[in-house]
Amino acid sequence: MPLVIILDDQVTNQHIFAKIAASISEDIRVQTFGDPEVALAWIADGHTPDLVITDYKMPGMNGAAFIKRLRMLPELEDVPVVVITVFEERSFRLRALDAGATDFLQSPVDHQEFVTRARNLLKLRKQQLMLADRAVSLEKRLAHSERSLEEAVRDSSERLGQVIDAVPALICATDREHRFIFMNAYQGEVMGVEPVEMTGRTAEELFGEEHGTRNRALDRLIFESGRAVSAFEEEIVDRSGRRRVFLTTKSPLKDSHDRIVGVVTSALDITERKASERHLHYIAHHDALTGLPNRAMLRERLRREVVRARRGDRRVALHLIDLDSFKSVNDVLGHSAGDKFLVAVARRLRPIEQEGHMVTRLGGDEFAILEINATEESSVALAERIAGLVTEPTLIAGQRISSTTSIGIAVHPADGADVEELLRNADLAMYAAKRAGGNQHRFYAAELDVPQLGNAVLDAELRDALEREEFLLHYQPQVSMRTGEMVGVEALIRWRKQDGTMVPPYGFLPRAEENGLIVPISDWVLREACRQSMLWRREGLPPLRVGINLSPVQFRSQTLPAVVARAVSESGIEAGLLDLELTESIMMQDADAVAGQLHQLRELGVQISIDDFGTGFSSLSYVKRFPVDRLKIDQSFIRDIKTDPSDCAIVRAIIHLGQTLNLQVIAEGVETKEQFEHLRSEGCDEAQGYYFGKPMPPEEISQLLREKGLKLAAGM
Ligand SMILES: Nc1nc2c(ncn2[C@@H]2O[C@H](COP(=O)(O)O[C@H]3[C@@H](O)[C@H](n4cnc5c(=O)[nH]c(N)nc54)O[C@@H]3COP(=O)(O)O)[C@@H](O)[C@H]2O)c(=O)[nH]1
Repeated sequence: MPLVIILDDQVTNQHIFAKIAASISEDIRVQTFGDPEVALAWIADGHTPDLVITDYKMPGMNGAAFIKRLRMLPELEDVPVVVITVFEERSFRLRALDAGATDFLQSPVDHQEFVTRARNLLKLRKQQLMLADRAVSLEKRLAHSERSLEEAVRDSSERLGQVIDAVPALICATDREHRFIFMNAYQGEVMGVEPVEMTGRTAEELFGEEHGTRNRALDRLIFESGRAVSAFEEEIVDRSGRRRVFLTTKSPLKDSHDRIVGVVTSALDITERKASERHLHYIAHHDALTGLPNRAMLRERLRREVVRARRGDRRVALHLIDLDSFKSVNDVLGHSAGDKFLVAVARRLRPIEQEGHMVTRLGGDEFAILEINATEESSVALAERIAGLVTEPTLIAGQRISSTTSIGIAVHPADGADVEELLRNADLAMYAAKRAGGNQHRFYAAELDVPQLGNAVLDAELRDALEREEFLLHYQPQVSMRTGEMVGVEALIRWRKQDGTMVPPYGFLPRAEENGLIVPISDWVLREACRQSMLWRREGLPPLRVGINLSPVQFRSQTLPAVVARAVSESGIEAGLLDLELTESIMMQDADAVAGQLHQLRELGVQISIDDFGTGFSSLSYVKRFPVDRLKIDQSFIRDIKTDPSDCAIVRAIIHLGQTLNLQVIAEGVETKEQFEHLRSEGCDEAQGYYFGKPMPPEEISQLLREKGLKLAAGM
């Protein structure tokens, strides 16, 4: 409700002006005063008028003085003031205006003019008040929004700080002088520093020279290029001294003018990830049983060595090692013992690694050694050392187990330009060593490189060979040490293929053992040897003992005694001339069953020899328990009998064992007169070997006997 104040010392005027003012609008409030002091006091008491209408000429205080005092009161500087006066001079009006008057009304007052001017001034006042109100509210809102903005900025940077602190990554920023300007709590915790203490210090001061120098160099790169450096892995030592792996990213820190003022570094801890990667890599590159590197790792290393060797200053030799007796160990003692044996072999070979070579297991009983900086002499020495290490017996499941080895050696660059070729050629050399009887090493040679038969093809060919009678027997003389006379022969199978190639036993017997064809093949050998023995007798030659090799598979069917009995009766051969050769592994596979069959065979009158004696499990209890006539000393002990004291001692012990148990002892692989003389002086009964004759066709045996008689060597 607008408030109008009327000030006039004349009461009549007060009434007139009040009445006119009341007619301005219905809601007008009018307050009249006769004394300016009273009016000022009332106003100062908190009554703010919207329009003041004052007489100019008043006793004690004129209109100008009143207005001046009025204007000094709070919130009264803009209230419109109309001065009613009879004066028209300019100086008077100027004084009034100077004091703060808004308008003038000439006395006597025109009613209409009074109302019109008053209404306009009240309107103006109303607008004034509205504007003032709006300004205040705007000011308030502005103040409020400024405060909110400040709070929001403060809140969000606080929250951002909390987030950065909580991120499980090292986050920090450094300035152009490489001094820290920020570091998150996580980094402080990992590195063992209080984030607030690090401000202004360098990485060298906080984390050492190495860490500092590396960071400084990278930061310099960012300042120079203006670009982030790509993520890199780095090792950082944490507060506990543990080395941890981080994936670090560095990028420029820019100010509002896009100038680079520092570097932001963030690093994610990937220690666990690296550890599991390493573990996976280990599993993929190592053999689970022995812990040795596997074929994949051998390929990798071989590839690297081949690249290095291309410079021409080094040769690398790949030794492929196959355990000759492993199949027997598995067959006879079971897979668990087989595994233990493989672990023992790996342990034996491990020391070779310390000389910079690589020892690996390729699978099954196949090991490989990569010899770095090889010479021909060093390769031979290493192959002999490997053979020696593996041959040493190991005690497994109460048995002394050992195996000879067949080792194939391929040398880079001569035998192969790349990994595949080297592996293939070492394999060929290894099979050549096996075909030649095992227990030896062979270097790769181009002539070994004939096409190999796959199993399926070989199976079919073997079946055809049986039908087409492509197998034949060669016979190797056995000589009495006492008389120097031939006392027997060993029948050794050969396969002459249709194209004329002669395949030695190691080229097909291992497969025949696997596919079961060994049974019909062995039956044929038995019948053929008996038939030949009778032929020699019919030719008038003296009776010769015929040695026949038996396979472990033949004992499984329990029909061996019957098969032998039939062969003896069908051929008419004297049973006592038949000498069945068994390996120690056969005797151990199912000792009771084998013993039973051997006793039945013994009852038929055939002789029984233990072949390759000394190489297998050499359990003396078997020698005592089974009905055995003869021990055949393995040729591996004869080869170095003149130079190797332990071979010499083993041979002497076997001969002594034979004498004690009243068994014949025959030495295999006698190649020289010295070996022959030595064995004779040790008391060995018989010998077999190239010194007396290689395995030969039956006609040559006839011819030999006809030309030379029985005497093949000098008797005692
Ligand atoms: N189950 C059957 N196994 C058989 C039969 N025929 C042979 N074989 C087994 O094959 C092995 C290899 O025989 P082979 O290649 O014939 O080698 C024999 C001889 O040639 C060789 N030998 C003989 N004397 C010497 C010598 O002075 N030096 C030298 N380096 N090698 C020589 O030894 C082999 C005879 O060994 P062994 O049988 O242990 O007496 C052969 O070992 C048989 O196991 C078969 O019909 N059935």
